[in-house]
Amino acid sequence: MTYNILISDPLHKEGITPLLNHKDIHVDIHTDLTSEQLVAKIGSYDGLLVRSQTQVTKELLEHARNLKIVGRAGVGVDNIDLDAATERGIIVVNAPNANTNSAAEHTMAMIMALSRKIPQAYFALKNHQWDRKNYVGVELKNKTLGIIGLGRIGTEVAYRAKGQRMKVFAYDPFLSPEKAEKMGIAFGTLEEVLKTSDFITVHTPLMKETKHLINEEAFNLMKPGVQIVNCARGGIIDEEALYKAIISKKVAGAALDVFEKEPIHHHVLLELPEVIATPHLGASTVEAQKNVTIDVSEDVVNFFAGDVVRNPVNIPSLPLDTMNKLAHHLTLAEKLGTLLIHLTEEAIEEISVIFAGDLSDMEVSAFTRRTVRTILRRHLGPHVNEVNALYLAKKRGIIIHQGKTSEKNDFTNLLTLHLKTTSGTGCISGTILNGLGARIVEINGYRVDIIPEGHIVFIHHTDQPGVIGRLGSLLAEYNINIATMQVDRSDVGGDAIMVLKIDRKIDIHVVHEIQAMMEINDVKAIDL
Ligand SMILES: NC(=O)c1ccc[n+]([C@@H]2O[C@H](COP(=O)([O-])OP(=O)(O)OC[C@H]3O[C@@H](n4cnc5c(N)ncnc54)[C@H](O)[C@@H]3O)[C@@H](O)[C@H]2O)c1
Ligand SMILES: O=C(O)CC[C@@H](O)C(=O)O
Repeated sequence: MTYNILISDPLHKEGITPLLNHKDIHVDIHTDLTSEQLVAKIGSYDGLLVRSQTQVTKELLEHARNLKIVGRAGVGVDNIDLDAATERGIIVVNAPNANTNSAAEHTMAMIMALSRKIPQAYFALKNHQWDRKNYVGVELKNKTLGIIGLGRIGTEVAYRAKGQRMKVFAYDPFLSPEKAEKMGIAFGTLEEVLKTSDFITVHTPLMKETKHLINEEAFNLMKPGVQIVNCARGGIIDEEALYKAIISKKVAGAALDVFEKEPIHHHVLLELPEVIATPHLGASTVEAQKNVTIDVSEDVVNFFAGDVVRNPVNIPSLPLDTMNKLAHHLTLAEKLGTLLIHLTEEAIEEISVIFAGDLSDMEVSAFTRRTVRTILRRHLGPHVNEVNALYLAKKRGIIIHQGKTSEKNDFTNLLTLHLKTTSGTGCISGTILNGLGARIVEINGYRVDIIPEGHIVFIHHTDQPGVIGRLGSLLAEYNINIATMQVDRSDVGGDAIMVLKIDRKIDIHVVHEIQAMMEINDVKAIDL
């Protein structure tokens, strides 16, 4: 099988070596396609690698009938319609760590260039003006740098700014003040940071919540003469409000690496002498470009090899050793889900996945995804995968519960699935026995001991003498050998179940013949 990968933005040549070296991967590089040409081409690709230029829109993804993975060589995924990718089961991976230094260094370069008006003075000198009075700057020492968004880049900027003897004051609603304190960084509310800072730099992702986070109201709160830096994403700062704040002299200077619409050739902000700018160069270093490309290429290789991807954006990431530890339980979750969904035909309302015992201290959301994927596939088909399973369940109004307990019952670990449908409930439990492998240990309240593999016949019947014998004879007539049999009942003469493992796949007409036997209430043949 060959996987076709399209690279649609310029990537570092050496960085794509992991893709070029892979025998099952074919790479095409087309970095000058219009969006229409990309739409026309995308259908034949299994993977797409982009930087920030290519817009991976819903419309593009609708034409991407074979696409399984989008790799973003960088951090920001605001050029990718994540919901559309998730709905179509396309995994999105990025390279979140590889350009942090470069972006932080670029931010510091911008702060220093801004404070000393270096680009303006250079421009004047290039134009033959020896002008020393118009380019008087301010020192950074003892000035307060307000950092909005104290993630990877914000933190690196904070450390560098402290090196410049600046006071750092940060705002990040998702970071505990204790963590900031440990970093030796003062922490406050957005309002406090806006009111106190001499320089303000933003380092959040661009999302609904951060669009125009720095708007007219925010500028009104700032100190007169404040200087603004945006090396994160255009749109975090409202460009119109920034323009007004510069014209009114509230803002003394702004350094912009990013813009609301890119690329730009003319921009009203660039007409202002207070504004210095670069064309989205934060990550444009040899090191960052090589490393983001290597990271994302390796993840594409991992994905097609069936290995753990390190930087998934639309599914939670689990470390490789955790995934290895969970491997047997993931297979168990799949087998239990398959069995349960075959026993319960009606529309699903709720799925719950409960982990008990040794598993309870592990990150187990992976089981939930595997289980929900397995169950939904029966109704929705093979396009359901671990990326879109929870999304599709939610869209269909299916409630998902996930629980952990340290209660061990009789087993050191136990995985239990409950399914609530329009007409009832089903429940199944399984365990991994030390040295013996997987076992199903309970089905709908009946104790069993079944190795979850091969051909299984599940029979729900009334407990009466002779049922087992007649069933055995019927199977013998069709030369079907019973490998193992488990029987359990609620009480004498009451409801009972039989679980047979047989040596070959059973034909549907034999299932119908079993079903026709008087005492048999239900028969299901399932291949695990
Ligand atoms: N200019 C460039 O070339 C370049 C290069 C790399 C990254 N970036 C951009 O830099 C930004 C930061 O990247 P990162 O790697 O540090 O990301 P990150 O995820 O490590 O950090 C983002 C931080 O923003 C915080 N945040 C989220 N919402 C917030 C809000 N409303 N107010 C304040 N903080 C909020 C998060 O809690 C997080 O700590 C991203 O937008 C990324 O796309 C730009
Ligand atoms: O592709 C680029 O160079 C920009 C990358 C940067 O904006 C990012 O979010 O990683």
